[in-house]
Amino acid sequence: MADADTIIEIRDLATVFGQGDSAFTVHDQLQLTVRRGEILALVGGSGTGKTVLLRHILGLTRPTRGSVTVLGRPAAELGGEGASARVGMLFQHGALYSAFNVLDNIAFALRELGTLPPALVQDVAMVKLRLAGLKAEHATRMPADLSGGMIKRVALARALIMDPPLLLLDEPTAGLDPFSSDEFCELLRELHAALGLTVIMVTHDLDTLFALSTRVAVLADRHVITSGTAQQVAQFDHPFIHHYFAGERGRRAMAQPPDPAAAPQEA
Ligand SMILES: Nc1ncnc2c1ncn2[C@@H]1O[C@H](COP(=O)(O)OP(=O)(O)OP(=O)(O)O)[C@@H](O)[C@H]1O
Repeated sequence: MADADTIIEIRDLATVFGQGDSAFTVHDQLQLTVRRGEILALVGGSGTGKTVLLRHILGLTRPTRGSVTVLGRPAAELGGEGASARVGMLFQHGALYSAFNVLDNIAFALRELGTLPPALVQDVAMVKLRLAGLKAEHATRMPADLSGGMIKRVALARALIMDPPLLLLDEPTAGLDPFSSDEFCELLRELHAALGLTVIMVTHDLDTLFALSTRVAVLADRHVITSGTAQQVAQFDHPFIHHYFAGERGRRAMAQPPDPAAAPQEA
């Protein structure tokens, strides 16, 4: 039963594309609950339906069967105006508008809403730009002149423009070099704590998974086969999990000591 701390509740979800002989089942009997303050990493092999699941949560697509409840309301009601006040989405490649400068990209959803005077929209966008670790002088740059790490920061500022309590991240560190990736994880961790966000991220990257997630849910065989801490999930007996956590990077990530910043502080 959902309570006030349940941010997302997915019950008996099925997603079937096509019909008849060409019907293709992506999800079947999928259950998932996400609670306030979690950073849930959604992992699974290619084509297991992670992106489709994010799209259901955003209300962009509807499942064939079952329910997706986000912040107490059916996800389908999220689409359209005001959606970005409830859920922020960071797309894999940033998806910035190439014809708009940084500040106009960040301000986009708030400006479209038309409820604030333009000068105030600019001010709010500037606050988000700083929040994402960018400088005032970056405001007038065009997307083509930004590094990969800066594009992610602009996209993050844009996702947070309306102060949504829920943030969805699709491969947040994909395409970044290890240093930029670490920096971006650190920023996400700080913002999660400072803004009290609930985060769901799709990631293939083990370092990102270990650096950020408070829980991992594994998508395989059309549903969530297990969830728990990365260490708990790694013990689950399934070919995908063996493959995912195997190898040098997996062992290195598993051997990392817990992040001291995540531990409770003594008074
Ligand atoms: N609109 C659609 N119509 C038909 N099939 C679709 C549609 N959207 C997604 N699919 C199929 O659903 C399956 C799951 O796609 P999805 O993009 O969610 O996978 P994923 O887990 O995100 O994969 P990856 O890790 O490779 O990005 C794929 O086989 C994809 O081709």
